[in-house]
Amino acid sequence: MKELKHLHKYFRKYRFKLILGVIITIIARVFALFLPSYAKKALDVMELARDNQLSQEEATSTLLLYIGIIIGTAALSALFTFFMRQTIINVSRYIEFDLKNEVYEHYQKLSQSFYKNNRIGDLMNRISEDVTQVRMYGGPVIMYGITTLTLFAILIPLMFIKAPELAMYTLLPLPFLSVLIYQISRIIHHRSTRVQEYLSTLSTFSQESFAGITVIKAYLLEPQMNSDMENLSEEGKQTSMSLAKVNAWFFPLMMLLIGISNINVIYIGGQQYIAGEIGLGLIVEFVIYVNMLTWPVAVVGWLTSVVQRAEASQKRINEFLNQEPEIISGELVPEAIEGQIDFDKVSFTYPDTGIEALKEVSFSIKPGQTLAVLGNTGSGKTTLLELVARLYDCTDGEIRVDGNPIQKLKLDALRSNIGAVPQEAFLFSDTLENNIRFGDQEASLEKIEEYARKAVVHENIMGFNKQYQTMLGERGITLSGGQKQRVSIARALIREPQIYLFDDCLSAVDTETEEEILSNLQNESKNRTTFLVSHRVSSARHADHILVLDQGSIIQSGTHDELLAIPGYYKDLYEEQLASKG
Ligand SMILES: Nc1ncnc2c1ncn2[C@@H]1O[C@H](COP(=O)(O)OP(=O)(O)OP(=O)(O)O)[C@@H](O)[C@H]1O
Repeated sequence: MKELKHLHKYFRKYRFKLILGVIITIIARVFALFLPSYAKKALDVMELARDNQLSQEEATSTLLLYIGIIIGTAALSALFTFFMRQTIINVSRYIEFDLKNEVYEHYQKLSQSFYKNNRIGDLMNRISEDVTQVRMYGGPVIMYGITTLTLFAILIPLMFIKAPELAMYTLLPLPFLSVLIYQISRIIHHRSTRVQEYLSTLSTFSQESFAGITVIKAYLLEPQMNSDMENLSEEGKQTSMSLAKVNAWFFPLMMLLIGISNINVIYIGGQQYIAGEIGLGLIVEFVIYVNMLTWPVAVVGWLTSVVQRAEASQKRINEFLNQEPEIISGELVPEAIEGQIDFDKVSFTYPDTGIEALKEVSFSIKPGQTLAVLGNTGSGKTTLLELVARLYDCTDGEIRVDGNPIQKLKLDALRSNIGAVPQEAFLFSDTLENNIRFGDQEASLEKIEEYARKAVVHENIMGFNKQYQTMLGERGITLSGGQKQRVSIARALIREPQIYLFDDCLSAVDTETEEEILSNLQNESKNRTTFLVSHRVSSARHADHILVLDQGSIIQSGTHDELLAIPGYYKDLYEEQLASKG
C-alpha cells in the first residue's frame, strides 16, 4: 500500500463527497436488510394463519403490509445505491481525471533525455491503463469495501443472535469462497495482463504495418506480413482462450459454495425446525442472508487482487512522477533578451549513448547577426542548436546569453524568446491556421497570412480548397516535405522571437524558393540572432559568420569570402555545389 499513499492527497481533496458516499452506502445496505426479516415475518404470519391462530383477513392485511414494507425498503435501498454510485464512483472518476492531468503535466516538464529513454507506448500505457487500474482502488474498492463491512458488521452478529448453531454452519463455507475467489482473481489478473501485453503488441504491429504500407507494397512484403499477422493472431487466440477458461470457472465455483451454504441452512435448519427449535421463517431468512453475504464475501477476494493491481500500477506511475526534470530552470528574468550568444569551450556528451557530440566549441554571435553552421551529417549541428534552446545542458564549458550563464535564466524567459524550426517539421492534426498560430496564440488571421507569405507558403495554402482551414494529419491532407518546412518556418517567425534556430529547414525547398525565404528572413532577423544549420552553401553564404563542424569540433570559421579564400571543407562544398548547379 506504500505506493498508493500518493492518492491520499486526492482523498483529502474529495473527503466531503467520500464521507457522504460512505454514509449513503451504509444507509443503502441497512434498507436492504428489511427484506430477510420481513420475509421471515411473512412466513410466520402464514404459519399462524395455517394453524388458525390468525384470521384469514388479518393474515392477508398483515401480509400486504409486509409486502409494502419490503417493496418500499427495496426501492429506498435502490435509490440510495444509485446515490452511492453517484458519489463514490464519481469521486473515483475525479481522481482518475486529476491523476491523468498530474502525470501529463509531469511528462511535459521532463527533459528530452526522458523521452529518449522511454518508449512512447510505455508513456501512453502508464497514463491510460495504469491510471484506470488505480481508479478501481479509488472507487469500486471503497464502495464494495464499505458495503461488505456494513453487511458483515450487521449480518453476522444478527445471525448469531438469532440462531448461533445455524449461523456457524451457514457461514462455514464462506471463508473458503473468499480464498478461492482471491486465487482465481490472481490467475485472471495474470492472464489478463498477458492479454493486455498481446493487445499492445498487436496494435504496434498493425500501426506500423499501416503506416509503412508504401514500403510493404514496394518490397512485396504483403505475404510475409499476412503470415506474421496470422502467427500473432494465433498467439492472441491462445492467450484469450486461457483467460476465458479461468473466467468460466469463476461463477460455477461461486455457485457451488453458495449451494453448500444453502444446503447447510436447509439441512441444519430443517432438523432444528423438526425439533421445534426454530420456525420456517428463520430458515427462509437465513437463505436470504446467505445469498446477501455471498457477493460481499466473493468481493473480499476480488478486492484484494484489485488493490494489488492498483498498487502495481501506481508503482509504475510513481516511477515516472518521481523523475526530476534534468533541466532545472534558473531564476533570472531579464527585462529583454538581446540575443548575444557566447559558447565558451562547450563540450557535450549524450548521456545515453556516450557520444561526444560537441568538443570545446567556442564562438560568439551578436544580436542581429546570422551564424551559419555547416558540416557532415552527425557532426553536431543539431546538438549545438539544442544546447541554445537548453534542451540539454552542456557537459563542459559555458554558454552565455547576453553575458549571463544560460542556466541562470528562467527557462520560460529563454524559450519564449526562441523560434525554433526543427529538422523534421512536425505539424499537428489541426488546421493550417492553428498550426501557424501555435507560435502566437493571439495572432489574427491577417497576421497568420502575413507570416505565411514571409515563409513563402501562402500561395500554396490558397491553392487548397479550404485554404487556411485545411486539416492536416492522418485524416487531413498530407503536405509535401517543403510545404511542411515552410509552415513550420511561418510558425517560428510569427512568434517574433529574439533568437531563431533554423535546423536545416530549407532542405526540401527548391533553390529559388530558398533564395526568396532567405531574403525574407534577412529582413525579419535584422535585430535578431539567427542560427542557420544547412548543408547548402547557398543558405550559408549571406551569414555574418560561418562555422564548419566535423565530429563535434570546429574545423573552419569565418565569412563566406574568408572561407572561399582557403582550401578546405567549405571551398570544396562550394565548388561541388556550383558544379552540380551548372
Ligand atoms: N538524442 C541523442 N541521443 C544520443 N546521441 C545522439 C542524439 N542525437 C544525436 N546524437 C548523436 O550525436 C552526434 C551528433 O548528432 P547531430 O544530430 O547533432 O548531428 P548533425 O550534424 O545535426 O547531423 P545531421 O546533419 O544529419 O542532422 C551523432 O553522432 C548522433 O548519432
